[in-house]
Parts: sequence; structure tokens; C-alpha cells
Amino acid sequence: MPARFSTIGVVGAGAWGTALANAAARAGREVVLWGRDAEAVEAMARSRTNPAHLPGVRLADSITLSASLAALSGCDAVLLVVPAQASREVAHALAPHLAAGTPVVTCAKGIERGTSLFMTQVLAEACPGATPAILSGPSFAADVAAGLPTAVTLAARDLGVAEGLATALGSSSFRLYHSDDVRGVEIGGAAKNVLAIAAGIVGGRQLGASAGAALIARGFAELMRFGKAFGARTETLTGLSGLGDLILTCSTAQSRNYALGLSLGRNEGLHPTGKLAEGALTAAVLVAMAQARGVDMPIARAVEAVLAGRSDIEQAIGSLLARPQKAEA
Ligand SMILES: NC(=O)C1=CN([C@@H]2O[C@H](COP(=O)(O)OP(=O)(O)OC[C@H]3O[C@@H](n4cnc5c(N)ncnc54)[C@H](O)[C@@H]3O)[C@@H](O)[C@H]2O)C=CC1
Ligand SMILES: O=C(CO)COP(=O)(O)O
Repeated sequence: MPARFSTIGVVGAGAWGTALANAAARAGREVVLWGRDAEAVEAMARSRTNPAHLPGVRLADSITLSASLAALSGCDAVLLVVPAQASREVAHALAPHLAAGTPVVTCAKGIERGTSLFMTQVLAEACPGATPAILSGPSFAADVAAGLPTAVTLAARDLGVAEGLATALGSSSFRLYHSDDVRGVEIGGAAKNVLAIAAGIVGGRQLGASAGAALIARGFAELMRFGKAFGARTETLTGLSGLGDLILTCSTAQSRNYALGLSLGRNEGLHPTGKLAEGALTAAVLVAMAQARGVDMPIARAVEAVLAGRSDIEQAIGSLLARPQKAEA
């Protein structure tokens, strides 16, 4: 039986878009990879590499490159892989090129500033004819591109759509679990990036492995409280896209969010790599949404205060350690 989604569009030729394009090609799909910079796209098509975002990885032969969104018009499903804050603009430009009902899978991890909307809500507004879905979980682009074993969650409101997409994109090395808890999946990815900055600060201050583990556990308690307040299911928050991604991103400087925290913890400043760190862009909106619903998120609040320059690292750590003792749960 032919795959239900045989041609996959990937919108965004950064690290994650390029890795996902290769993963879809590995799964046997025809792939159209779109990038906004025509010159860079042309160079990628010639060299079959993406040296700016994913050096050392060869693009699969079944990937066609284009800088025109019209090239996506024949796609059975599209992965939207641009930063969270650019997703509305790009989804809006994409909308006229898609057949009604085409699944658009957001792969960004964040919450839109200004509107406080989760990524599939942004999609529903900007691309109203599409079927929104989300892909998220513990998966560094470099690992996926190298074919190392990874597992993520793909959620859509219609479980059959999620399952079909997971089947179309998955392979033995890139395993996709399907879900209909869209909200749970998008909350995990957005919140863990903010908490990973705190984990990086703990690392940069050399507070020890015990403190690092405590930070992950107490950060997870915050992620759970926030998720439940916004309608996520517990089993999603404890799964790949919640706890799984929190552990990954809080554990290694390979994470750009952790690396940002590391730099802050070492007093080396806010822009260590010049690379995208979504947590820095999500922190304020996450904290504001938590406050509006009465959800206590002291670690996320401390990160936000440091990023906004209202607190230095010592004050932030001091305020967390000075919190009154309380029951764990
Ligand atoms: N790199 C990774 O390992 C993973 C990244 N993600 C998520 O994927 C999203 C994208 O991240 P990366 O690809 O890593 O970032 P990146 O910085 O490598 O690439 C971002 C791409 O988006 C493009 N872009 C930025 N603004 C744009 C706009 N206004 N219009 C059109 N294109 C625009 C850039 O030109 C670039 O090609 C983020 O939300 C990130 O959290 C999720 C899982 C893994
Ligand atoms: O989301 C990721 C891994 O799952 C990538 O993390 P960073 O954006 O912190 O590099």
C-alpha cells in the first residue's frame, strides 16, 4: 500500500529542518526543503550540504531544494521548522500554497510572544485551512542527521492523522510515537527550554551534580504544574516530549539553551554562541502565563529575571535557596 503521505515539505533549512528532511528521506519519502535565502538554497543544492547550520551532513538524494513556497504546493504534509517567533509569518505565507486539510506539523519549541499562543494555535490562525500537528521530543539535529537512535512524539487532534504522519516519517533510527495530546506535547517543548537555561547556570556556577539533578526534578514539577493548568495530560508530560526532552536539554552543552545558561553562570554574557536559544524568547511569556493562572514556577521566574536584567545570578540562586521549606508534592 502506498504511504498516505508520500511527499513531505520541510519549511525552514536550519539545523532541525535539514535533519528532518534527511530523516523523512531516510523513511522513503520524497522531500521538498524550503529555505528563505535563495543564494544559500542554491549553494545547498550544489554542494548537497548545509555548512551554516548542519556541517558535515550530506543531504539525501531525494531532497529537492527551493526558495519558493510554491514548490510546496504538491506536498501531502508539511513540517514547519522555523523559530517559534517566526512561525506565524512563515505559516501565513505558506497558507495559499497548500491544499485544504494538508497537515502542517510545527516542529518549533516555544510560545508566541505578544499573543501567549502555543504553536498549533498560531498555525490555526495563520494557516486556517491546514490540519495542525506538532512534533517534539529529545532529539538534537546532529544526532538525527547522523542516524543515531532517537525517539520523539508526533501529536494531532485526530489520532489517525498523527499515526499516519508518524508512519510516513519514522524509521528504525528515528522512532515516532503518536498522540492526540497536542497541548501536552507543545507545552513540554516550550517549557523545557527555559528550565534548561537554569540547568546551564547551575553547571556554569559549578554547583555540583546533586544540584543539577535537583534542578531537573524541581523544574519538572514546574513543567507538570504548568502543563496541568493548561490542559496537558500527565502521561504526555512524563513522556518523551516532556520529561524526556527536559532531561536531554538540561544535561549537556550540546543544547543551545543549556549553553546560554552555562555562559550566564560563568559570567560570560548572554550571547555565547550567537545561535538560537528559544528559552530566552519564551521565558517571559511562560512566566506571565503561569502567573495569570496562579501556577508557581520559581525556577522559570528566576531565569526570566536574570534574562531581563532584574536579578543577577547570585540573587537568583539565593532567592531559590531561601524559599520556605514545604511538602514535596
Ligand atoms: N536544532 C535542534 O536540535 C532542534 C531544534 N528544534 C526547534 O526547531 C526550531 C528551529 O530550530 P533550528 O533549526 O535548530 O534553528 P536554526 O537557527 O538552525 O535555523 C532556523 C532557520 O529558520 C530560518 N528563519 C528564521 N527566521 C525566519 C523567518 N522569519 N522566515 C523564514 N525563515 C526563517 C533561518 O534562516 C534558519 O534557516 C526551534 O524552535 C528549535 O527549538 C527542535 C528540536 C531539535
Ligand atoms: O530541542 C532540542 C533537543 O530536543 C534542542 O535543544 P536546544 O535548542 O537547546 O539546542
